[in-house]
Amino acid sequence: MSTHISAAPGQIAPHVLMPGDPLRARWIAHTFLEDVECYSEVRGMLGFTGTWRGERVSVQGSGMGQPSMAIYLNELLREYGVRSVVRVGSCGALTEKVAVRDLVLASGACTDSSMNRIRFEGLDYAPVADFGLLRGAHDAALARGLGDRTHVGLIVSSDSFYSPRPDLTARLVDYGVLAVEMEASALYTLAAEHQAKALTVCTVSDHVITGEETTTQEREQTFGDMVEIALEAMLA
Ligand SMILES: O=P(O)(O)O[C@H]1O[C@H](CO)[C@@H](O)[C@H]1O
Ligand SMILES: O=c1cc[nH]c(=O)[nH]1
Repeated sequence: MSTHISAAPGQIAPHVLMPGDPLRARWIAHTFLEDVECYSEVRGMLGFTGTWRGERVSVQGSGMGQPSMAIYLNELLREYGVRSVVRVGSCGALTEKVAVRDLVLASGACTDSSMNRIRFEGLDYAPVADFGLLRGAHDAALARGLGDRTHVGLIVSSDSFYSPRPDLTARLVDYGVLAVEMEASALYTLAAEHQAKALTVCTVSDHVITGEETTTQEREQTFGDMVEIALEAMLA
């Protein structure tokens, strides 16, 4: 048992999927895994372990934002021996090159958070994905015929869902940033600190330019392509 996760030692697999939404974690576990057990319900941030094609894998909700992600990820890495993590999240498209329901494989994550500014005392660390996971996810997307709908590139992990400075987000788009979410920068940084592997795979849930959006039920229960791509990248 760690401070925020009530799993016993050995109950969490070395490979973990992390959606922000704990109810998406429950849907993933019961839809894609076999022999599922729930190992934690602390604060409603559900965690499950099961098997996929015979391999043990866990699914742990991260909550929203980098501070919440960092709490669960620190405990997974420090206290449960987790070695690879794929975030399976939703994101907002920032450019017309990307459409709602497209997939974004985040090769790196910019951020407006102060977490890494404090960690690196003002140096600009570049949080990046594990190349093997990224390549595996891209291969899996191509094999499923999703090449036209899959984008590899930069995202921004923002502390603000309701941005007070959309002008600054637009500047990032000028430098190639595709989409916005809220956790990948902390995931990549902490994984690097612990010599673990990490990737973020997102499904576009809404479009910041066109205003198109998906429903709560769709965000929770229909983003299955990214889950299968993440499982194949991590375990196949
Ligand atoms: O759908 P999840 O994985 O939670 O990801 C996105 O959705 C939340 C905001 O609605 C933030 O956590 C953001 O990163
Ligand atoms: O952080 C997020 C996630 C989904 N959509 C957004 O616009 N922002």
